[in-house]
Amino acid sequence: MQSPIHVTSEIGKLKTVMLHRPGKEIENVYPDILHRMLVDDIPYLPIAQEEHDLFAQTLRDNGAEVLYLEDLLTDALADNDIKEEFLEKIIAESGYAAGAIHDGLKEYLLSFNTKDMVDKIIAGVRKDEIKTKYASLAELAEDKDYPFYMDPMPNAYFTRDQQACIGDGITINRMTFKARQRESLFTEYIINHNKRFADKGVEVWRNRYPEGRIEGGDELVLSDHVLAIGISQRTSAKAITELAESLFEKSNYDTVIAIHIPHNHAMMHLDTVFTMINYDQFTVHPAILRDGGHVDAYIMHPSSNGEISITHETNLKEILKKALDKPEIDLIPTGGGDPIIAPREQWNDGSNTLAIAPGVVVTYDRNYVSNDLLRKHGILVHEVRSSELSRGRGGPRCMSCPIVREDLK
Ligand SMILES: NC(=[NH2+])NCCC[C@H](N)C(=O)O
Repeated sequence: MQSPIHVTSEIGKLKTVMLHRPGKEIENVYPDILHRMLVDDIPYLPIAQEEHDLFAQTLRDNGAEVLYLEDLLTDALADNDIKEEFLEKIIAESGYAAGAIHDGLKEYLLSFNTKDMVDKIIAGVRKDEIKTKYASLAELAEDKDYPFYMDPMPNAYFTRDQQACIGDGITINRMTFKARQRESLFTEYIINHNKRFADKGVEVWRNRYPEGRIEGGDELVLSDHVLAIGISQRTSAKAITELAESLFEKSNYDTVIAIHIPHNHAMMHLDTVFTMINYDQFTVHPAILRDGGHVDAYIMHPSSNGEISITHETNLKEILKKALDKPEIDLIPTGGGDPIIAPREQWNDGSNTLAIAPGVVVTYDRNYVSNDLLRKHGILVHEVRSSELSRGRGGPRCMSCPIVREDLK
């Protein structure tokens, strides 16, 4: 059976992609919780939605089918038993496995139609929205001033991270911070219960339950047998090892290149500093390269005794040449490598380029130095508006989860 998921590169023509249109969750962010919510500012929702619609339209205009996470999840919950099971889990993962608050939340959420319920779960539930049957100690005394029973999920529009499609399968990710951990439960229900995916032979390379942390922003599909992955603030060596074991055992993948990057908020994922945009071209934030273009990379292969062999290599160009079998690699520095422009543009996702075909990319308009440089290197650049979307600290690659790409010729 042909899997409904097929992604064998970062650059093959984009055929199907999953997005989430930012909603009310954005308006449930206020200054005291910015840090907890992993954002640095509060986008102005109507403009963020407008910008997001233009982003989606750019993808459609270039031949991609755009699916929305919220619709896929709504369809996945069409059966009442599945919907109830999902509700139990999401309420438990929000901190209420049983008791008055759990019951109040469940009754409240069940009062919506399924689509509105999904939107509500993403938006968050404030304490003053529900009435509990009896007062619990938690309600009376815990976090009294905290306004939510269920936190908003303002990062849901970064659909890159909750999961990653690799080959004909997917990783459903155990995410690092509490602010995002519930998001991958959505993916689990979509894969198991949405008709497009359920019983269609989708391999789950790694699910969200083992301990090691991993996010899709770190998972870069370089080819039909090579995966690059960041060892980062969000992805641990443990998860990478487990994923490599699973891929080596069950898929065509025979090479995992784990690249160590700084562990900080500006560079939270590999795709904030390094993205593939053509057969032999990449954008790279100069801050991750030591003199002479060196990084710390660990190349993993299956070895004959069933173990994984690991070699440490540092020359990024040489690593990529070998992995992709190319005579040369063009590394295009974000912001032209200027000491101020590079970090400024990287901060607003100047390295976070989404390839929609080989040599064709979608980027934020605000990163005009990086965009001009891409054009000088022969790349076709579609710029999208970015005043509000960028405040969530993610760019076009973060905002999209490719489900199907054409194979490279
Ligand atoms: N793939 C990415 N770079 N995603 C960016 C996600 C940004 C989001 N605020 C977070 O911290 O999780």
